Amino acid sequence: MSEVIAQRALPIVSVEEAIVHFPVAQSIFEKIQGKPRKFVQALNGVRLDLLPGETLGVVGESGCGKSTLARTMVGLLQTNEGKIYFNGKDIATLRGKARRSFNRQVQMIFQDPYSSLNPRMTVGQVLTEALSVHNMCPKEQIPARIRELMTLVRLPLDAIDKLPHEFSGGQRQRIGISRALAVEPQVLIADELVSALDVSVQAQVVNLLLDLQQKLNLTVLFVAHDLRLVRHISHRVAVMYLGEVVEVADTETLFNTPLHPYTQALLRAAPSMDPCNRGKNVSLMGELPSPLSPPSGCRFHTRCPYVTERCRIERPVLATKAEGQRVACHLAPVESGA
Ligand SMILES: Nc1ncnc2c1ncn2[C@@H]1O[C@H](COP(=O)(O)OP(=O)(O)OP(=O)(O)O)[C@@H](O)[C@H]1O
Repeated sequence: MSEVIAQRALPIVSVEEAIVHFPVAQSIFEKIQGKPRKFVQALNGVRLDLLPGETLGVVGESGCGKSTLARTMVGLLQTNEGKIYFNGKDIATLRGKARRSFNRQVQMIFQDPYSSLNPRMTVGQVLTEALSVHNMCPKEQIPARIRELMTLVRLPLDAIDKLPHEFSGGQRQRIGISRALAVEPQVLIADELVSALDVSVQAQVVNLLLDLQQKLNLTVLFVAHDLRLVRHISHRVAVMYLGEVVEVADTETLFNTPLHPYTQALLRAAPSMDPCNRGKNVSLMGELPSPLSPPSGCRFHTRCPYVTERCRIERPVLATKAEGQRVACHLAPVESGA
């Protein structure tokens, strides 16, 4: 995909200032004492576009809101504030046929397909159900379409009559992908698709996704911890910190000239990204603050080596700092080697 085309294209999914808060369970004593309910601020005004035909990687430390963003984009979670647009339409307003169409066109693939596959249904039955629910093809064409899907995800045809427990983790992930593809989606949301798999199998599944993305012109949101995989598969990458997108850029720009101090630290903390840096595992300064009471101003200011008074008070907005690179930092551009 040409980066230039992608930059000009209208987004297929647009996240506009999405805020998602989860209420924290209260103890009986807290209730009796009338203590105010606390909320985990999982997404705090996220703005992000998913462009047609691109793979957008999403990275960040555990708990920064990646899965919440993925689940919100697919409509499994509702925003407290802000909107999610699919092809220009606010998904919260979609009803009836329009909602079903959105549900079909934006598919999620889960980390653990086993838990989302009925253990008593064969692969053929799982795919028949997916094809029938959305009336994807006439009944008599279903067997041929199932064989086509098996070939597409590189599973042997005898897999059709087998049950989920008869497959390895990588094969089950392929079944999950085939089920998502059965309904001919425009968008795939892959949340930690391969993190539970062995490294050798991870590469196979990621390469399959890469091939499918190109062959079917899919738009993919790829949420992962592994920066090497994200770099391998993504056209652009968004970096999240404590419920906010702090930097988004074309993949090579982000990995070669990261501008946000958090992105810089995240990349340095992954020694295998840079052969010269191997073994020097530079960890991020300090602890990740609690999402129950995140820092004021820039949420990264408590761990940032360049912090100023302004950072403690004023929240930086995600602004264009270089071509194809948006950064939420008062001080950016900061030298990437700094
Ligand atoms: N259903 C929920 N109820 C309460 N809090 C939640 C819920 N889901 C997520 N959270 C909290 O929201 C914050 C963001 O979680 P999320 O799972 O989106 O992060 P993540 O970046 O995907 O983490 P990980 O990489 O570990 O999966 C975390 O503090 C998490 O504990």
